[in-house]
Amino acid sequence: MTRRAVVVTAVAAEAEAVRVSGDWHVIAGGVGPAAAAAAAADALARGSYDLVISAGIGGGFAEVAPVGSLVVADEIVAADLGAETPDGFVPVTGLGFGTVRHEPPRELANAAAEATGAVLGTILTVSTVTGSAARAETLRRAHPRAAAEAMEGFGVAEAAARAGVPVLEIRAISNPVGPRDREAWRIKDALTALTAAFEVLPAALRS
Ligand SMILES: O=C(O)c1cccc(C(=O)CC[C@H]2O[C@@H](n3cnc4c(=O)[nH]cnc43)[C@H](O)[C@@H]2O)c1
Repeated sequence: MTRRAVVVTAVAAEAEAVRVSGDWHVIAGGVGPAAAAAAAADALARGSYDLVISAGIGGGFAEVAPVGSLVVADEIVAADLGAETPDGFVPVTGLGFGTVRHEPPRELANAAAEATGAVLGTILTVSTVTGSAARAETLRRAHPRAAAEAMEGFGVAEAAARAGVPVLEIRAISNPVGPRDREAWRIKDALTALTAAFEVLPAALRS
């Protein structure tokens, strides 16, 4: 049976790219984790779903996920939710609060990655796009399994967890994580890759 899924993208161009099968409800919820959480929570309160997917373009850690490739998250991590201290960054969990990590169901993440040819790995959620080699290296050290970064996954995952609905995140890589270089963006190619993924996902994720 086809899953009843809601797909949360950030912007309309991403929503158009994933609205290919007609099987799933697609919303463009806005950029950043707060907008994404609000949009996902709203959708989950209004409809009956058994899967939430955060989808869109993202930055790739080049050794693992080059521009044009796809990444499916086996963990969704809030990379900058915490406190800066003299000894470095401390995640909110180290301060005694909340969570910084959500884990999609393994069988769904595996099936999505296999069907789309995606790399399976950690997708970081950041509120500030990485723009330097130093920041990229800091993230690599803190998250050795990081394959990609984007700005919405953790927000969608928080809403999904609160509603008791499984979550997936899939990113098509539009740019490398690292020094800012707008010439290096390949947004059209990434949107094309996203469409190809969503042509096969509904069948691959049937329950
Ligand atoms: O101005 C810049 O240097 C810059 C570089 C990359 C992305 C942006 C955006 O404003 C796009 C944010 C939007 O797209 C997703 N996205 C795409 N690439 C990345 C990235 O490398 N790091 C984080 N997010 C990225 C993100 O999910 C937003 O929806 C600006």
